Parts: sequence; C-alpha cells; structure tokens
Amino acid sequence: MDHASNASGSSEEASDSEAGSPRNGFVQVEDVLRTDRGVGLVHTQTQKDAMDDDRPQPEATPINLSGALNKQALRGDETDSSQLRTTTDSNEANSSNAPTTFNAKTPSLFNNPPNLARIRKVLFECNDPIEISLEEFETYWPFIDNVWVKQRSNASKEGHCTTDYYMCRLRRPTHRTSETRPLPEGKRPRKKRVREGGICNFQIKVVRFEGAYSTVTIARTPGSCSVHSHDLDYIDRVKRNSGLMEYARKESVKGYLPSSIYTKFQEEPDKLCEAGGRFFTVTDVRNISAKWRIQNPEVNLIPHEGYEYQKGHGIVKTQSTDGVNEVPSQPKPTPSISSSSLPPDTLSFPQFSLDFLQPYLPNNSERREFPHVTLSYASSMDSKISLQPGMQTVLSGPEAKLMTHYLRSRHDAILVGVGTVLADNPGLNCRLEGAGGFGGLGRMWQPRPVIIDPMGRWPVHPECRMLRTAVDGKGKAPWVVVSPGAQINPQTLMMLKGYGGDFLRIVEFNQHWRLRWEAIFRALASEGIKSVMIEGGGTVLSELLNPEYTSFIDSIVVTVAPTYLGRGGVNVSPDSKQDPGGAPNAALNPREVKWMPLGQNVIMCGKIRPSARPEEAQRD
Ligand SMILES: NC(=O)C1=CN([C@@H]2O[C@H](COP(=O)(O)OP(=O)(O)OC[C@H]3O[C@@H](n4cnc5c(N)ncnc54)[C@H](O)[C@@H]3O)[C@@H](O)[C@H]2O)C=CC1
Ligand SMILES: Nc1nc(O)c(N)c(N[C@@H]2O[C@H](COP(=O)(O)O)[C@@H](O)[C@H]2O)n1
Repeated sequence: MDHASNASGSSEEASDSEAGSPRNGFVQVEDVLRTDRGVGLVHTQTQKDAMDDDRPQPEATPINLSGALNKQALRGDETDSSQLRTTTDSNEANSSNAPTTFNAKTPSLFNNPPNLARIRKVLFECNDPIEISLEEFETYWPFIDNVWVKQRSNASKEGHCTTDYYMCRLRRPTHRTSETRPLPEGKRPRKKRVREGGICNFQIKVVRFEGAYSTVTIARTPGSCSVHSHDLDYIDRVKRNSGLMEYARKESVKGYLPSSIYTKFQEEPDKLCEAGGRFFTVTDVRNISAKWRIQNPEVNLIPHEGYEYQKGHGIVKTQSTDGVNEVPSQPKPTPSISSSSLPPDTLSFPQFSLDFLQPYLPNNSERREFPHVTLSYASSMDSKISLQPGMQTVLSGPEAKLMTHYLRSRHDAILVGVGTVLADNPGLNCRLEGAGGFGGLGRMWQPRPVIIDPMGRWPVHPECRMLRTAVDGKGKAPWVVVSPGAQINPQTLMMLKGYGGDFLRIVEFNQHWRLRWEAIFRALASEGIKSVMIEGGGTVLSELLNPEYTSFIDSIVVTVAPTYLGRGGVNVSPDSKQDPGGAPNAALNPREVKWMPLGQNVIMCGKIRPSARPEEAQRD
C-alpha cells in the first residue's frame, strides 16, 4: 500500500523529492524500519568536540548563515532572489562593466570556481561559523589564503581531526628591516616598505574533520575581534593569494613572457578582480616566472599567439587567435548562479513579500538562555496534519512551501519527533536557491535537523534522506535526542558521527516519564543553537501547546489548507482547559495574530509565550 497522499491535490511535493527515494520521496514504514539495535555510546573526537575546545564562545557551533539572508531578503526592496544575487555578487557585477576585449575563442587563463567574489568575502568576514566540504575548502581557500597567517596546528589522537589557528596577516609583528641581513656584494639594499604590525586582531580556527563526509569548519576564536580593521582590498594590495599565483605559474611554465601573461590577465578584468587580483602587477608574474627560469635557463620566453613585443608599447595584441583582427566584443552578462548547475530540487527564492513574518522570527542579536522556538506546521481546517498516523500528507501549496523553506533558512535547527521521521523520511534542509548545496557555499543557511527519539527507534541508514542530503552537501546530518535507556549500537553511533551528526542524551523527565522540553532546549542552547523551528508531528506539537511548555514557545506559524482530513487524521490539539470555576475554556490563545493568504493556503502567525518569562522579568 502506498502511504503517501496529497490532500491538496498538488503534485508539487512529489516532484521535489530527491531522486532514488522510494515512492518519489515518500517512504513506506517498512522501508525505514531496517535496523540494528546494540549497546552503549562511544565518544571519539569529532569536529564538534574540536570546535568546543575554546569554550565559552558565543558562536561556537557552526550554524547557518541565516543572518545574511535575513538582512538581504527581509528588506522590502530586496525580496527577490535575482536582486539578492546581484547585491551579493556586487564585485562581479561591477567588474562586468569594465571594457573587455576577451574573445570567446581565446582560452581563458582563469578557472574561477562559482561565486568566487562572494565566497572570498564570506571567508574574509567569517561573521558566523562556516561549515563547508573539504572539496569546497580546497577549492576556495587558495583564493583567500593571503589574508591569513598560520599560528599553530593541533591534530586529534585518531588523526581525523586537525585544527589550524590563523591570525590576520595585518596582526603579524612588523618585519625585520633589511639592515639586519648581510647583503651580497654589489647589491643595494632593497627598498622595502615596512608595514605596521598588530593593526588587526582578527583570528580564526579551521577545523578539518575527515569522515564519511569530510568537512571543514571555519570560525573566529574567542580572543578575536569581530571584524577586520580593514577591508579585503587592503590585504589584496599587500599580498597576492596563492590561487591567483597558481594561474600565473601555470602560464609561466608554458614558457610565456611575464609581460605577455600579465597582458592576458588584464584582458579579463572581471575574472582577475573576482580572484582577488585587482592589484596584480607584472612584477608578481616576473617573480613566479623567475623561479621556473632558474630550472629552465635555456628556454627562450615568447609572447602568446597573436601578441608581440613592440618597442615602447610592450606586449600588444596583433590579432585574435582565429586570425581576424581583434574587435572588442560585447560586454559579457553579469555572472550569476547558473541555473543549469543547480540541483533539480532547488526551489526559487520567493518573489512575494515575506515581511509579515518578521515579528515572529528569531532575533539573533538577543542574548537568551533558551533558543527562540517557532512551531510551524501545515494543518487542515479540522486541525489535522496528516490523513492517518505514519502517512505523509501534502497540505502546503507551492507558495506556502517556499515560505516554509524560508523559515527553515532563518532557524539554526529543525526539530521533529521520531514518528515524523519514520512516516516521512524527511530531508529537513533548506532547498531555496542560494542555500548551501543549492548554489550557496557549504552549508550556508542549512539548519541542523534534530530528532526526538528517546528509545533510539530511528534506523540510522546511509539511504535515509537526511544522511544522503548531508553527503551531497545539501544539509546537515541530524542530532538525535535520546533518553538514558536508549541502546545505541556503537557502529550506529560511529556512522552518524561520520556523517557529521550525533546523539544527545537527555536525562530529565517530567511526571509522565516524558523527556522534559526545558532540558532539550537547554541542551540545544549549550550546543550553540539559538533558534529552533519545530515542524511536528502531532504528538510533539500537541504537547508543546500545553501550559507546562508554552513559556518556551515564542511563535507559531500555521499553514492552513482548505480541506477537512476527517477524524482518522493526526491531530494537533493541546489538552482541554477549564476556567477557575470549572467551566470549559479555550486551551490557548496566541497573541499578536496575523493572517496572510498565500496561494490556496492562509498563514496564521502568532506569539505564544508572554512577552517576558516570569524569571526573566524578575531578573530584569
Ligand atoms: N502537516 C505537517 O506540517 C506535518 C505533518 N506531520 C505528520 O505527523 C505525523 C507524525 O506525528 P506523530 O505520529 O504524532 O509523531 P511525532 O513526530 O510527533 O513523534 C512522536 C514521537 O516522538 C517522541 N517524543 C516526542 N516528544 C517526546 C517527549 N517529550 N518525550 C519523549 N519522547 C517524545 C516519542 O517517541 C513519540 O512517539 C506523520 O504522519 C507526519 O506526516 C509531521 C510534521 C509536520
Ligand atoms: N509545511 C508543511 N506542509 C506540508 O504539507 C507538510 N506535509 C509538511 N511536512 C513537514 O515537512 C517535512 C518534510 O520535509 P522535506 O520536504 O522532506 O524536507 C515533514 O517531515 C514534515 O515535518 N510541512
């Protein structure tokens, strides 16, 4: 029997599911119930442990870069994705206006990875901890390594986790002056400008974890200042990055004249600037070329084909490579994320305003004991979230779905009960264009999935969507909240850790022997999670709407679908309540309620907890 059903009649959810999942992404319960149960928990050093070395550190856990999306997308004038791209890729956009004589038939000297200017900026600013794959690190780091000087390195005993500490180049103490070194006979002292040292106290650590999915996390260290005291151009002027120098080296070893290589570089100013070469000089090429010439003194350096040396003019282009006299071509279009390189399940950024959500969203600058908690789910008119237990039911139309993914991008974690994971085999990632794995860098804007699974019922398996998503670099592997009684097979633990996930053990129960949400939220806060979006299912949502827990819930965003699912459905409903006289009363009334139509759905937003918790009010 196929458990999947689509109450809104939309086929959209099915088309979005990842290829290879059973039944178009909907999973049968039997498909996910293949499991081993075992004993005990084993702890090895993981990347997360290594990140914890320097606690206390407010931004210790590598979370998403939702702040960037927040600022860009929620400003009324910048809610569309094309604008988002144009503004973030401003370097690329500006430089594309530069005159170019680049001919399509001339092979380019550049092989810049996608969105290089934007990603250099992110890796320079390190506003939030950044988690990227090892491959991405190795691709992009050479283009930003001019900013950093390595101070020291630590490796874990097992050798699969290395931490390198870097300081900003401008923090390095002043250089020795040339007088301290004896000069070769006949040589005049080199005119060397001595830069002031110690002008920028920006420091980072780079944690490299090699497992089933090798990741690199880059974060500021506790002693670091929060911003550089200078911009990226300043460093690019002081020192060239090794990605750029590698381009020059590759061309030098072909035996070309440095001035010819330099001329060719200048013909693609957009790519040169994108790679950090705004201040690139012919001397940089000469330095690289000189090293190669020491080993190859007999080679006669030549200009590139179609170029020649003309006295008084240097290297000039004589003709294009196809023999036709050179004519400047039309300026190239602004580089942007190429839609063909995006995964097929990418969702385009909402083109409609989401401003109405703003009052209900986490405010990351707020210092709080517990994370900001948002309940967000889709419900029928009779408050059902699925046709029957164990079955996924589509209630959100395309617009509401985009909104949900936007909400995901704005939270550090997405939490569900194990009932939902067994029923839906969800991805729990953000699939909006620009998010990590969907045109963005690393795990940018990707939240951490959290599964409440006290008895360890979730069968950790490489085929489940959350782990496949992690391997594909399209999301994070989950943290599974278990109780002390859960028996976790050591292999299962190692497997989950290998994907970058983990088990969190909670030992506090309420009077009904259920895990206490206060303890869960505290544990998440201690792991650096500042905001949690709780999507379901019925058991989790209904429990959290009870008075015992409403003081932990900040906001609720319900997508209401124009359908009745009937009595057999999975209900969201808190326990009933009576007034002091014993008369039936409403169980809960959200505050500051707003209704917003979105396609066939209506979105209800509200606030749940009183504006300040009693203990916070007392403290204030
Ligand atoms: N329409 C929507 O927006 C959504 C619909 N769903 C649907 O909801 C259904 C799943 O809901 P449920 O079966 O109610 O499962 P659930 O996802 O609420 O998980 C319930 C399980 O979580 C664990 N759990 C939760 N809170 C706990 C606590 N405080 N202490 C100890 N254990 C705790 C227990 O193992 C419990 O059996 C599925 O059909 C799914 O498709 C799920 C999420 C969103
Ligand atoms: N917002 C919303 N609308 C619906 O119609 C839904 N069925 C759900 N379900 C939730 O989304 C999860 C699926 O996530 P992925 O698309 O696989 O990432 C599912 O597990 C529910 O939590 N939500």
